[in-house]
Amino acid sequence: MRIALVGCGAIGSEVLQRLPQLSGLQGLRVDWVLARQPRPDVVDWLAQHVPGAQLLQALPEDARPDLLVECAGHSAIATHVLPALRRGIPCLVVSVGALAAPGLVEELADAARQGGTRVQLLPGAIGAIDALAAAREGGLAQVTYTGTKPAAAWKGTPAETVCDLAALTAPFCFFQGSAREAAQQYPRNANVAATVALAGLGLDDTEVRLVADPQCSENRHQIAAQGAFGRLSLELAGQPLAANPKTSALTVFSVLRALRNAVAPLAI
Ligand SMILES: NC(=O)C1=CN([C@@H]2O[C@H](COP(=O)(O)OP(=O)(O)OC[C@H]3O[C@@H](n4cnc5c(N)ncnc54)[C@H](O)[C@@H]3O)[C@@H](O)[C@H]2O)C=CC1
Ligand SMILES: O=C([O-])CC(=O)C(=O)O
Repeated sequence: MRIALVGCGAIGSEVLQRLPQLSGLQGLRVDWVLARQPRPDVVDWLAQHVPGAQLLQALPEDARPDLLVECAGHSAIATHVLPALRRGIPCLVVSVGALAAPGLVEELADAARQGGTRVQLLPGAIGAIDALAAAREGGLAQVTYTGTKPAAAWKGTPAETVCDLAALTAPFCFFQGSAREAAQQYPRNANVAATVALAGLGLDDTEVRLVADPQCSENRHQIAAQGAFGRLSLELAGQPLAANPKTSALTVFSVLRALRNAVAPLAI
């Protein structure tokens, strides 16, 4: 299986580093890494760690990867995922929050249909997406998601206009609204909100709270759902990645799991 990886930041580089742990599942290899104006240190790092991969800004016309894995950012859906789907290349997506842009869900589905392929939205930093999506089949009454991160993880986001992050002494909820608003306003911090919404009650009917906590050192995700199936309550405390404290390590493992499932004789 020949893979094109989009994005070589905190998630992409960690996936590349850990990929050899899947190599028992023969033939899984990254042949293309697509990055925006890669820094010289990224070029050197790739030459050292993944010598067989071509580092490019776009997939060449004649390239035929078996799978494209997006772990770059919201803009990569338009620049890489949609064109790949239209060419018939199946895609895995971690920047699920991008789907909060009006019309993008339909555009992705149309592109996949046109290429006769599929796009899979990965759970990333969150769990229980399988249970939520199954519960939706029976009818959901309410789904709420609360995302709590260390205050510093909200630097450079609109949270800074609501509170002084450095001065917080207790957890502070700076956002309350729909999953669509959360994902659009916090593109690097609220992909999980969109994932929970797309699996459950939808982007406009999923209630989201975003919290900055000066005392916590983990990325905490809480889901509360109820419906015909019963009740679900999940709390997940994810370790942030050293290279990007906005991102939980589980996101990397979610990509690795999807790659394993793509080639393993038994998928779970
Ligand atoms: N679903 C989930 O649970 C999560 C999803 N994410 C998503 O994953 C993305 C990447 O996260 P990190 O690796 O931590 O971020 P990062 O900032 O460390 O790395 C992103 C890399 O992708 C590159 N990039 C951005 N847009 C690109 C494009 N259009 N084409 C090619 N390269 C592009 C950047 O230059 C950077 O090198 C986040 O922006 C977020 O959208 C992040 C955490 C959790
Ligand atoms: O990695 C996380 O904990 C979640 C995250 O950033 C997101 O939802 O975008």
